[in-house]
Amino acid sequence: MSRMGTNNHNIIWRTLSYLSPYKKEFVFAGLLLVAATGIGFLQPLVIQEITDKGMMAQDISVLRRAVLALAILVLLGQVIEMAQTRLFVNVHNRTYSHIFLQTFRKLLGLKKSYFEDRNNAEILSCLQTDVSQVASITDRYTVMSISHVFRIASGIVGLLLISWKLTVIVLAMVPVKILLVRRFSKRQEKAIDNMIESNRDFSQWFGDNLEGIDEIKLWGLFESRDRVFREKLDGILRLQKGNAMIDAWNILLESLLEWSVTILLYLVGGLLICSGSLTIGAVFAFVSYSWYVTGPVSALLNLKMYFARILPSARRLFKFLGQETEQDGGKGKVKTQPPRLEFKDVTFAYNEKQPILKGASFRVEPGEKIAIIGRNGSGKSTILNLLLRFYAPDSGSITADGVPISQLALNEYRALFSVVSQEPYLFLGDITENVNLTGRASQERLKVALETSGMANYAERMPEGVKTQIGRNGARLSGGEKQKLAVARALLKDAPIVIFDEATSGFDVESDAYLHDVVVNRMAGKSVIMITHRYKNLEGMDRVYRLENGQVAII
Ligand SMILES: Nc1ncnc2c1ncn2[C@@H]1O[C@H](COP(=O)(O)OP(=O)(O)OP(=O)(O)O)[C@@H](O)[C@H]1O
Repeated sequence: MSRMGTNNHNIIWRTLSYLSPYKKEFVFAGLLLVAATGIGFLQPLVIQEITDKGMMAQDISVLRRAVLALAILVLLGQVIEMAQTRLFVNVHNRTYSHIFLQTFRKLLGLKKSYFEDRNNAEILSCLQTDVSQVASITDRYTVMSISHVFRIASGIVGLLLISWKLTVIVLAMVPVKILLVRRFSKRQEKAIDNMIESNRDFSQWFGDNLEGIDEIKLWGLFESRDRVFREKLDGILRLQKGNAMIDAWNILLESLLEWSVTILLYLVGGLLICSGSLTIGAVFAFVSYSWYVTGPVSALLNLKMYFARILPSARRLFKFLGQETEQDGGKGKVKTQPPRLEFKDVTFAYNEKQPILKGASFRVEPGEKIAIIGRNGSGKSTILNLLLRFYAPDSGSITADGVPISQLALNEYRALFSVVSQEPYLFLGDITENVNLTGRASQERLKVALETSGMANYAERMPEGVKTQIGRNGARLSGGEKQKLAVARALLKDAPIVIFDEATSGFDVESDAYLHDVVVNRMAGKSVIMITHRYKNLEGMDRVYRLENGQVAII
């Protein structure tokens, strides 16, 4: 078997493994199935009874009894149908939420680098498509295809009971259908693969436009964006059409095949009636049984088509689930809070061609306040990325109280830091919700944080004070207000190490001086790492480091 084939089988097995928690449900579904198959088996026999012994023999009492039996069978069949639908909707919903939760948890644990190449629209669109495609294996259609085996078996028994000659005609369709499915499923898998890739590309492009909506307006990019939109959409629609046509051809040929069988049956059946070998009722019952075989055989073989539709999404989803997550190295704990931090001979490059740190060494003693300065692009934020374990150094060591930080439990380690970045992310909601992120801080502490950061003064002037909705990523706040809010957030967290990464670049002169005073004089016992381009902010720092040519020097 080819490697591709083996891979596909692995993916199908892995997809099917999502069904394993529902053994009880499947046993119940199996019982319903047996009942439905029994009913299905009896119906043509009852119709044969109505036709031959009721209508043809003009026996009213047989007719009445048989019609009543048929009505009961139909009713029972519908009740079973309803029970099956309920069962499968439940199984489908549980599988869907299981896969989506698994994906969401994975997403939150992924490395920062994963998010650098993708935007939100693209991530959401891909995950939604893939999760719903993979969860569709629990659709009634797929699972019930198994029932077709029963139906086919009961159908064949019924056929053989009436005429083996006609049975051969019915079964002759199977190899033809196998050939058709083999041809179409390969094409369909390729078409779906192209389609999900185009959709991914489209979502990425679409999301990028929304992120850059101000630039589109300011630079008058409507026309060019409009043109690209039409091109991309045309491409997607073309692929959708191609895919729909593959489906349509499959259905058309399948229907032609089934009708050919039925027409042949009428012809040969008619001849057998004329020769007196079969009754009219028997031929009608035979035609009904033949539908038990032809339809389900098609449905069963179409499973290959069905998996061809799921495969590209399943492949992408499993690749996503296999992405590297952040390393949570261990259970180590720091001895002191704040711990002594030390970079020793650290080298690091985002890519091999451009080393950023080349043997950087520096330390932050517990309770010390240090500043790091350096030109744009010299690697200051990179140092923080390494310290916060968003990236790992290529060589050298970063330790907290002498323990390599990679050996500390990640959540506990990050809990040591309050970080205020230059462009903090603000969640949808009001000011309070954005400062009290965990929702667990008391009102008094919240008030102090808002006042100390200077945010309280600004919030007072807003329409609903601290309950004012700030919009998407703080769109209704000024740059300085956003940063103040982020400072309040960090103060409320009250972590032993506070990091300011050009955190006050948007502050006016008075606010900056005020916050600097808070940092220098009112953060006793806390370690502070400040990255700044403002020389005024270096006053009162215990030590100032300059980052140059990938190395750190004290100045
Ligand atoms: N995720 C990344 N992938 C690849 N290269 C990166 C990445 N982040 C930063 N860089 C590159 O690394 C270098 C250092 O970036 P860094 O953000 O650490 O500089 P910085 O000193 O903080 O600059 P600034 O003062 O402008 O904020 C830059 O040349 C930048 O292009």
